Amino acid sequence: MIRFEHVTKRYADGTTAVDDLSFEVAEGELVTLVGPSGCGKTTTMKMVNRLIEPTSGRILLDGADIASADPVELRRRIGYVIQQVGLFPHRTVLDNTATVPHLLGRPRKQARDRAAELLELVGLDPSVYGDRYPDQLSGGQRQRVGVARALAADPPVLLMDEPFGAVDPVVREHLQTEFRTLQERLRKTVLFVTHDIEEAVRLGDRIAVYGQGGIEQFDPPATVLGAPATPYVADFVGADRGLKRLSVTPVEAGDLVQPPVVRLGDSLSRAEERMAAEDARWAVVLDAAGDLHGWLPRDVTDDSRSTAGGGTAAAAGTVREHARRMEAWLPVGAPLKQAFSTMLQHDAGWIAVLDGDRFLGVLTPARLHEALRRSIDADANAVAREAVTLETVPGA
Ligand SMILES: Nc1ncnc2c1ncn2[C@@H]1O[C@H](COP(=O)(O)OP(=O)(O)OP(=O)(O)O)[C@@H](O)[C@H]1O
Repeated sequence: MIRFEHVTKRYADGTTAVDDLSFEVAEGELVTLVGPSGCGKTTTMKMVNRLIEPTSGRILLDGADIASADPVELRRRIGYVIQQVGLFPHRTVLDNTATVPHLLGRPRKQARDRAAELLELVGLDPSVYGDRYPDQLSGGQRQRVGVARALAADPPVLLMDEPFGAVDPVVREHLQTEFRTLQERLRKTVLFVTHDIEEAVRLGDRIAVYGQGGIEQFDPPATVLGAPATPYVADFVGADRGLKRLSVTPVEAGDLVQPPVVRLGDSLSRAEERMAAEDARWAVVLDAAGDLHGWLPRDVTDDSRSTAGGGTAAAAGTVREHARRMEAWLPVGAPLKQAFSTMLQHDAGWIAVLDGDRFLGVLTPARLHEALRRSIDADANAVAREAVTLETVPGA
């Protein structure tokens, strides 16, 4: 969709901002460009909508060289979101969002209807915010208007230059999550510039890690974190990259353990048989609808035996009377980080994993650790030996 072929940009003062850059972004893919200040990310991005012209090389959009495209027509196909959103201060939020469709010749009413839809899409109720002016919004809300406005002409391509850079970390994480969800629906082709590796990891289908003037590694987040291609990348992604990996490694069905499963309405003696048969110390309890209710410890069934019978009597009552509540669950495919955080939040030694409504099994801390190891090992096997050695030698 977007293809850079040996692109170099040298500014008039001799600064080489981008040096012989070649890479490709697939249709519907979100690529984050990450790297320290001054490494050429913004220059790369602005060459795509021809705010900056390359010194040499070619950039193709859908197979056509953009150098021969009319810049105005080109920019119509490319949404652009920047940190300083650049909203018109004397126009309402709705008018700001409707500007582009209106400029494209849509009747005013239609442009405003479309703008209202887009505000809704980015989480701003148009009946509440539509008539406000930009200075009556929070920083996060202004950024949302910026995203809505960039989407207004329904461009297939979005360029985003530190769009969430000016808001506080909590709002920022919120915007990132929302944008990711939005992108899953819209499937735009996105180039997203950031200097924040966390943001790059959270959002990118692939990450381009910039060194000076060029890309040092271009891979999915899990690979960049698990197998940095060079010592520079290892250093840039940080010593805690194992922790960052939790965000990009999904819980899989194979990671789960299978404790016995009993229903609220089952008799305790039946529950005991199940646990005894599998030599388990506890069972997962589901309600009649198959939803997670909690768990049943084995010792409850021990306690409820009639001692008069010399320990041979069956446990009395039903699971319902003895089950303990535990409602921590996750959808399969959720990142390990979410699993870990759910465990902490519920102070739980395990959490249930569901596929839709179906109970799949439980994740324990030991299995979470194994899942993390599995993904690191998979990447370590894939990386060149030399890179691993360099990366693990202190001071290398
Ligand atoms: N108009 C210009 N004239 C000369 N040099 C420039 C110009 N614009 C950018 N540069 C230089 O080109 C290099 C790359 O700049 P660029 O803005 O692309 O980097 P960046 O990675 O986006 O940085 P930041 O994260 O700080 O925005 C820098 O050394 C910068 O000083």
